[in-house]
Amino acid sequence: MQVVLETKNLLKNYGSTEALKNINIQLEENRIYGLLGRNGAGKTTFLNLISGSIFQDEGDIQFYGNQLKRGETPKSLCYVKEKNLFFGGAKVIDLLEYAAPYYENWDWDFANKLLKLFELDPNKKFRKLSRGMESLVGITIGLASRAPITAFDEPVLGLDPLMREKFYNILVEDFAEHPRTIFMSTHLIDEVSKIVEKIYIMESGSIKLSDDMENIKNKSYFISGKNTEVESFLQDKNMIHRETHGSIAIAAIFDTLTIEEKEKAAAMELTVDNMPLQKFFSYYAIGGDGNE
Ligand SMILES: Nc1ncnc2c1ncn2[C@@H]1O[C@H](COP(=O)(O)OP(=O)(O)OP(=O)(O)O)[C@@H](O)[C@H]1O
Repeated sequence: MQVVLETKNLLKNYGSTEALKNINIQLEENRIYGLLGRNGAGKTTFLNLISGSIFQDEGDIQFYGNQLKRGETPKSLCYVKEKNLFFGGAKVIDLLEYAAPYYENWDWDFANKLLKLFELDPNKKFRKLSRGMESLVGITIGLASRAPITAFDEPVLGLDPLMREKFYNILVEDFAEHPRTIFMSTHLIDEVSKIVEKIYIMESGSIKLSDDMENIKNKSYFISGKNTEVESFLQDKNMIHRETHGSIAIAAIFDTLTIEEKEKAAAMELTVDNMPLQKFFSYYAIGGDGNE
């Protein structure tokens, strides 16, 4: 598989804030990636760097093996920012007309179809749009660009569940017909788990985990039962969360469980359940109570 984007030891400071510490990421062609992390983890900084919007203090960014130089905008990338404050007075259609010439594969038929599907009035002023509608304009540009690499920063911000579902469905359908690399920052791991093949989890400016979604699904378990039994069963397992309720314990693990181990758990009267991915993300990246 061809590597379309690679970063090597990327480092960015804002004064004394170490926004990115040593980021090594490799994106291959025609795959969909998720970038997860809590607020302030460094996701937007990373996306701003690869799009040439800001410049790194150290490290390299390469598109198709060619180094991105200072001040250069990568031609193969469409970057949809979380918020665009510069175009308040422009109409929706003006924004599309402004964006279109930048992208070789831009598809106007598809762009117009998306406006209809997302119920966006092309003549409405950007400043008069709701937060969700702003996101939909960004999504329309990102999808209609058909850029070889499309990076979305929190694309579904402000969208209701139905619109989010619509976006994911359209993305998957269009990706099947026009494969390309999609890189999407999000907080909603459960929602994207069906479409994203690989995820990166960022924490405090570093990549804490990079793994295929399938592996994560296959390694995320809840083990519950008698406190002493849970403790003995989990001795050599990677436990990421634990709660006790009287004599009962519930532990969350991120580790493989063989068939024999699952049988052993059953013999010890322990219950093994798959863990919802949002819980995994909360426990693994946040160390919280899974409510994010
Ligand atoms: N222009 C800036 N000046 C100073 N500090 C900044 C600037 N931009 C970001 N930071 C800091 O860099 C760190 C990373 O911020 P960044 O916006 O990249 O995080 P994020 O993961 O995108 O967060 P969120 O999910 O809230 O959008 C934070 O500590 C933030 O306060």
